[in-house]
Amino acid sequence: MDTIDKKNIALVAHDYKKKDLIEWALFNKGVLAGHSLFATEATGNLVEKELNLPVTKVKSGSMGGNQQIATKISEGEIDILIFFWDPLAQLPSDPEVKALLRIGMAWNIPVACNRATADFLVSSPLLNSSYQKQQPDYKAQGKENLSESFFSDTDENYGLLLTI
Ligand SMILES: O=C(CO)COP(=O)(O)O
Repeated sequence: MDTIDKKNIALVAHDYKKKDLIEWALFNKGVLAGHSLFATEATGNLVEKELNLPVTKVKSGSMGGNQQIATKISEGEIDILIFFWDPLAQLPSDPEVKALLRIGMAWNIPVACNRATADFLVSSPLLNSSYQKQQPDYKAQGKENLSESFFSDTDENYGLLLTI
């Protein structure tokens, strides 16, 4: 049997998206069982109960759990973030939600925010194999240098950048 490269997968869902996440997770239980699961508190409790799989839980998202997951991402402890956030609700934790998504981008981990993307993600052959992600080097490229190198080019190239 092929051995799989185990990933640390964080699962987070807003209340109106928890049903969606649990349905998705149940459908993909066989795949998820081969990996290590992390979650915010209420999401994690549901995953444990419905999937009967172990979950490392942090605090509830709105009580610091979003930041805890973000910290784990920046410490290299989370490989994949599945975050079904609610696009129809304004929440007090919106700044932390944005921060978590930003950290996922900054550390170049795969982030799925809806079921379709999560489906594509779990069906990728890369999920079970070793994958060396590119690590952004923000130290070498300070923000000013970055925007200079992007925008000191001709107007034509500047226009091109805005369209990609
Ligand atoms: O609030 C959340 C995401 O912002 C999720 O937290 P819970 O999983 O504890 O509901």
